[in-house]
Amino acid sequence: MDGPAIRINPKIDIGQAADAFKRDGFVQIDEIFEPAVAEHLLHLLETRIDWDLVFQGEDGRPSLFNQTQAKAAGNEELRRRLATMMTRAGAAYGFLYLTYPLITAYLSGRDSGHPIHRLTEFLNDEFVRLGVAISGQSEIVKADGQLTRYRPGDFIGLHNDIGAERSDRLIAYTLGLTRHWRPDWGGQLLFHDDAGDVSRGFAPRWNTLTLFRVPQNHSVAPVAAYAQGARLSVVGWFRNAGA
Ligand SMILES: O=C(O)CCC(=O)C(=O)O
Ligand SMILES: [Fe+2]
Repeated sequence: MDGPAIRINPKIDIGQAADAFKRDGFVQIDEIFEPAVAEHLLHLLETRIDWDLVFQGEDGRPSLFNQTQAKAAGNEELRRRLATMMTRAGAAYGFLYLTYPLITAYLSGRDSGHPIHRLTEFLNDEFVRLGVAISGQSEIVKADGQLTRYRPGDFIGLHNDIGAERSDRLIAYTLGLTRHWRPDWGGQLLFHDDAGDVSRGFAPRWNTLTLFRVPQNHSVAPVAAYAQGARLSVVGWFRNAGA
């Protein structure tokens, strides 16, 4: 069973979302999918995904370990690399979570025939059109995407999604698929102001689309050691055609 067709909930008010986004550079839309679609995606994320471990590598780029590679590296080696990443995270920047890279998987033939590939197709079809409709930015031509799963301790440090480089990232999106979350379990998407305060913070949510203009300073707060359940989402950026 492949599940229902993945499409945006026809009931959402795109005009209202567009007004909010143009005003604030930010918008959240609840019930972005019809319930059966959200349930289907959650089921896939909970039961059908072989997650990779990703963290900031020594070269500053993401270090990705699939389950076979993690086993081959061994606990000792992984622990050592994670410890140096944590030092870098404190001094500069770091991140740690589980991921499934949708576009790379799709293009490389990983998990051929897997129903998750229909999400990837949706992202570069109806979802891109939604991004254009809400933002009014017709230069958006594609969306990348990864599934993410945060366990206790997982986090992303302070960053702005662009850094100093030229970037084709225009708008960040997250599709929240966390059904149940307690406010003290961490994992909030936090926006930070120049005084170091949190200007806005958003708990992991169920069936909610969040869009925000980049660059903006943000982080994902570490998930509490005692959190029960995982923070699940699909995240990526709407992009222009690039150089
Ligand atoms: O998961 C989120 O809420 C945001 C993720 C994020 O900031 C990123 O991947 O750059
Ligand atoms: Fe980010």
